[in-house]
Amino acid sequence: MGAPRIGVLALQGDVVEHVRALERAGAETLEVRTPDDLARADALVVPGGESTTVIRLLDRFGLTAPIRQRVRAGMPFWGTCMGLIVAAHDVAGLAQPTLDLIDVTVRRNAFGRQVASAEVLLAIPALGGEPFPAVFIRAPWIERTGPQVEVLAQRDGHGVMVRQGNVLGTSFHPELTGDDRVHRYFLAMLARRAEPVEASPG
Ligand SMILES: NC(=O)CC[C@H](N)C(=O)O
Repeated sequence: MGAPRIGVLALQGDVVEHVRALERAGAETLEVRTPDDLARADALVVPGGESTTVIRLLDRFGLTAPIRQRVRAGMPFWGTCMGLIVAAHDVAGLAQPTLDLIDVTVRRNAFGRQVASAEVLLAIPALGGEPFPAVFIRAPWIERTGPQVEVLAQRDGHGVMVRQGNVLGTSFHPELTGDDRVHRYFLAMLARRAEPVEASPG
């Protein structure tokens, strides 16, 4: 079996930064624009960007159904900021369509608009003792989590890093710092998948 190849959705957003961080963390990468690209990927990262635009593009490029299918069958998925919004069950106060891959409700631009973007030192016990320099850019927070969802980090009392089995979401942008610990955490999720995984309900 060759090294796993991490697909990075490359329709819009900060794609290159994720590709670089994943490669620094030792992964092979692949830019995903078509269902054929997706078929060659062992995992998918959806970067930061603009969620309303990307949801429309996913439909236009025929990626909505195949992504849902692969992720529901266990393919590791990680959404950062816009990627988390796209993966959420729903968006608070908006009738915005989503892929519904993780049982959370997100609130868009919850920490304030562009001027309120910030770098915050976050405690993320799953990554070890050292705080993580988290970059928030018009970031969502997590307003509701379902019973299967694990909250891995919070900011101001709101979830900003969550995981449900094979699906990881961060409100912030680990690809914009030199700290690759979240990328490594995601790669470890893949490594563990080589073992038999428990069937997920639903
Ligand atoms: N940095 C980001 O990805 C911003 C997300 C953007 N505010 C959205 O709602 O889509």
